[in-house]
Amino acid sequence: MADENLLEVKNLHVSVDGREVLSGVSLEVGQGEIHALFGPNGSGKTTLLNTVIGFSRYKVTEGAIYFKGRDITGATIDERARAGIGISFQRPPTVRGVALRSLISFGREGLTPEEIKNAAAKLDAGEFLDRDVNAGLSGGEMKRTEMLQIILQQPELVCLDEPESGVDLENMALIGRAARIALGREEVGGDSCLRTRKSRRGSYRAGLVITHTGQIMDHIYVDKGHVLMNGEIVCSGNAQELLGEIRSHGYTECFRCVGCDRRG
Ligand SMILES: Nc1ncnc2c1ncn2[C@@H]1O[C@H](COP(=O)(O)OP(=O)(O)OP(=O)(O)O)[C@@H](O)[C@H]1O
Repeated sequence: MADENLLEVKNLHVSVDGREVLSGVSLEVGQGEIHALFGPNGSGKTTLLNTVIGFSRYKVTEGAIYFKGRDITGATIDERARAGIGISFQRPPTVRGVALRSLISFGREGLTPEEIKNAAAKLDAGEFLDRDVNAGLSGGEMKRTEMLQIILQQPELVCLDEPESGVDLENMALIGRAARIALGREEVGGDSCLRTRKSRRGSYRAGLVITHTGQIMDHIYVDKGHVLMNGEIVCSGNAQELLGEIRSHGYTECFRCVGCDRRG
């Protein structure tokens, strides 16, 4: 694997409950790069992220996943989290009996109560810290607590599954800022460095982001996009151009995309 690749997915075939959902997906994410995943409902985007994260329900029947040059295909979800992979879920589960503050503290050694409080305040999520994880939260509130967890976990690869879903327009700015912080593009208490991406490259974390609407791309610069259809990547290229083509022509004609470097 080339040194610059943080994540390399090779010819990945994945079955869920006996059904093949991914059929030969290959993808490379370099250090500090952000990649977007597009695709119609049921095309396999969440399956790809959940397989990279390491949920045992997703069976890799062929192919391999490398992270920082190491084959992690057989690694457990805990091992992958410790290695530096984190996720913000599309529909995070409710965890009764576990306060958000405890879950966050468990996720990273050495976190101080002050750090947790400050980050929660930035995301307007302080009031949720002592409630059970996701219990009774609205869709947008859940997204804020998900982003809080990933900011404090500080993974090297940040996987975001539809960060904009269920988020109102005002809160989208908050989620966008949280995504920039999680991806190392902005400090918790500092200025955005969205426009100085090259000079800060060294501190950037990599991202794999599922988006239907592309709203999150108003807040983070995405280096590359991929279109998944029926469990395969059918097109890769400039994310903004791909999104434009999808909006204009729909997924079934996305091979016409001017930015596509596979078929274009
Ligand atoms: N546990 C499961 N058992 C059976 N089928 C599953 C399971 N999980 C996912 N699938 C199927 O795998 C396919 C891909 O699902 P996935 O959630 O990865 O799609 P997606 O591209 O993320 O869709 P969406 O945009 O709607 O979130 C779907 O047809 C889904 O029904």
